[in-house]
Amino acid sequence: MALMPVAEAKDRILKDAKALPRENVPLHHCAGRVLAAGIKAKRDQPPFPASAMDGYAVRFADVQAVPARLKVIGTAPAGHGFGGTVKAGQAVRIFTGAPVPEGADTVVIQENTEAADGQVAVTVAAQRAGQHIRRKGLDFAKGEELLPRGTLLGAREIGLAAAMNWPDLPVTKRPKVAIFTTGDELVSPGTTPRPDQIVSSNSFALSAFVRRYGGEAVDLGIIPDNLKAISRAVRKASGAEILLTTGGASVGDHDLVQAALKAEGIALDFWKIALRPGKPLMFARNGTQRILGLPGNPVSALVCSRIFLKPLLSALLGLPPAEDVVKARLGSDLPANDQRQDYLRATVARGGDGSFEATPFKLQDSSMQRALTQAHGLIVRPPFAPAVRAGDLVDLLLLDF
Ligand SMILES: Nc1nc2c(c(=O)[nH]1)N[C@H]1C(S)=C(S)[C@@H](COP(=O)(O)OP(=O)(O)OC[C@H]3O[C@@H](n4cnc5c(N)ncnc54)[C@H](O)[C@@H]3O)O[C@H]1N2
Ligand code: MOO
Repeated sequence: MALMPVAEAKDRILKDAKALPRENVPLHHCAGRVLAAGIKAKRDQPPFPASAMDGYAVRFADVQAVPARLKVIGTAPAGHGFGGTVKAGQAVRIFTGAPVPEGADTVVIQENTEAADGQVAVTVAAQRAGQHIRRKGLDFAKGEELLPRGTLLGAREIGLAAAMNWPDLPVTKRPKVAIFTTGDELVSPGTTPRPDQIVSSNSFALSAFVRRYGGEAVDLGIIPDNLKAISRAVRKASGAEILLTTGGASVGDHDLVQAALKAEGIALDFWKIALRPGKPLMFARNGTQRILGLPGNPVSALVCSRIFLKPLLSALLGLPPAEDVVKARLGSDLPANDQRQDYLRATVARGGDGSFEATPFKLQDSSMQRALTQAHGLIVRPPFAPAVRAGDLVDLLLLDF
C-alpha cells in the first residue's frame, strides 16, 4: 500500500467535521469552551454617565476660573445615585463608579479641591467639559455583538460576557474521546511490571492532550493483545465522537486493532502515512465516529495527535482552523529527507529580534519521551526536502501541550 501524504490524510480525517450541538454552561465553567452562537450585550456599559474619579460633580462653567467656591448639595457613592440636580454654584461629592447627577457635566478630582463647612473650593481649573466622566455606553451598547460564534472563552471573554449580563453561555459540547491502549507488555503506572513488561503511558498523555484541546477524555484502560478483548473495547467506545487506540497499528503478528475493527464490520479509510514518526497510523469511520489507530510508540502517538487530532477537536468545537506553522532558522545542518514528511523534535531559542532558531535533537527515536518533553517545537521537513544548512529557514510547529 502506498504511503498517503500527510495533507491528504488530514483532509480525510477532517472531512465533514463540523461543530457539535450546543449546551448552556454557567460562566464559572466556561473557561476553555467555545461559543456556539454570537453573544449580544443585554445592556449598555456603563449604563449611565459615570464618574471615573473620586471628587466633585460640577458644572464646567463654574470651574473655568479658580479658585471657585461651590456649595456641596449631596453625596453620590457608587451604587447610590444622587437624585437631585446640580445648579450653578453647586457641587455633589462623588465617588468612582457613581452616576453623575443631572446638571453636572464635569468631575474635578478631590486632589484639586479644598472642602470646608459644606463648601468646596476648586483650586485647579477643569480642562474641558466632560472631564473624568465615562459616557453612557462608552465600553459597549445594548444589542452589540461583542463575542462572535467560535470564540474560545478565556478570562477576558468570560469577564466581558458577565458584564454583558449573561449568567451562562451557549457553548459547543465537548467532543467525547474514548481511549484505549493495547499490548500484553503494558501495566498501569504504580504497579510492578514483570521483567518483560513496561509501564503504559500513552492513555495518560492522550487524555491530557484531549482535555488540553477541549475534548472530554474517557480512558477505557489497557486491553490485552486479544482480538475479542479489542473488539469488546471498540464496542464500548461506540458513544464517543472519536475513538483513539494506541499500539497494534503496525504489521506484527500481535498488531490486532485492524483485525478487531474488521470483525466489528468497520472498514479502514486509510492506513500508513508518509510521516515520521507515525507511519502506521490508521483511520476508520464507524457511522459518525472517527477512529484514529495511533502507533504505540509514545512520541508517534503524540505527534500524530498534534497533527491530526488537534485540528479535528477544533473543528468539532467550531473553532476556526489555525495556521500555526512559523518560520525558524536552523541551529544545525540537516541531510536531505526521504519520502516521509519528518517532524523533528527541536529546542527553540528566540533571537533578540524575536525570530526563532530551532535546533533538532541528534536522536529522534520515537520511543524517547524525555526528548519530547525537552523539545519546544517540531521542525517540519517535507518529503524529499533537500539538505539544509545551519541558518537556513525551515517550518516549525511550536508545542504547547
Ligand atoms: N516490520 C515493521 N515493523 C514496524 C514498522 C513497519 O513499518 N514495519 N513500523 C514501526 C513504526 S514506524 C512504529 S511507530 C511502530 C508502531 O507499532 P504499533 O502501533 O503496532 O505499536 P506496538 O508495536 O504495539 O508498540 C510500539 C512500541 O510502543 C510501545 N507502547 C505501546 N503502547 C504503549 C503505551 N500505552 N505506553 C507506552 N508505550 C507503549 C510498545 O511497547 C512498543 O515499544 O511499529 C514499528 N514496527
Ligand atoms: O514512524 Mo514510527 O511512528 O517511527 O515511530
